[in-house]
Amino acid sequence: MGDSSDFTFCKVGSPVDDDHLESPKTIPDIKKISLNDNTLEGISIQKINNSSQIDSSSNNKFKLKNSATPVTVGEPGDLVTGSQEQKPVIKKSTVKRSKVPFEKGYSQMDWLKLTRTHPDLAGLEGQSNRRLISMDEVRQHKTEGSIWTVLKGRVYNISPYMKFHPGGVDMLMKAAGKDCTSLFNKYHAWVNAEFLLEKCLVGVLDAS
Ligand code: HEM
Repeated sequence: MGDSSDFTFCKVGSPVDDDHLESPKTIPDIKKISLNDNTLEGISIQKINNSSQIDSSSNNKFKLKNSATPVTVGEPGDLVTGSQEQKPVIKKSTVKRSKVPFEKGYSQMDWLKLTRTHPDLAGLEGQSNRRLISMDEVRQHKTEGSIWTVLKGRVYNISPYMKFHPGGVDMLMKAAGKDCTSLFNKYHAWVNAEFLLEKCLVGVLDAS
């Protein structure tokens, strides 16, 4: 444990006599602090009568005092406008996204547990998952038990994931026997499918 490379523990210097500790003079009185800037943690706040103040009295939400229409900050979807130069550019997504409530036992956590315990989710039966697979072969797998899709050049058997898919079975069925990369990116480019479907990998798409 004396190893200095162990970052779990850090030295805090030699022990001091606590009775002689004074609060450092450099720490300002917090009551005297006022916000002069028009930004709060990256969110711009419009100044009203040049005297905007932040009131945190109600439910830990911040409110602008002296504002005709109080604005709360800190909840998803809140938009607080800023000065002319700092107007945020908001692009509305044109994709209709709706999450399907999962059946008991089919949450993403349940899926992760299954990927760790099931011996052969891809249905490889001993075959290598580095095999080159043609699009023709992918097209032949679109029914129960063996539903294949191509995502970013990899071929997956998504059959076991069907009931776990947060977007629903019907949505995921659109990927059956096809290359679903563009659909996937349209709905949720941020989803880490390489990780989620790691154990469902059947092979690599033969692009030739
Ligand atoms: C093939 C691999 C796919 C995987 C691993 C996957 C995974 C996921 C995950 C993890 C979510 C939750 C995202 C979130 O909470 O932000 C989700 C949601 C969703 N997915 Fe997929 N997906 C796949 C393919 C697709 C395809 C091909 C479609 C469309 C045809 C689709 C449509 C949706 C929709 C509509 C949602 C609900 C979005 C929402 O409101 O959160 N997914 N998917």
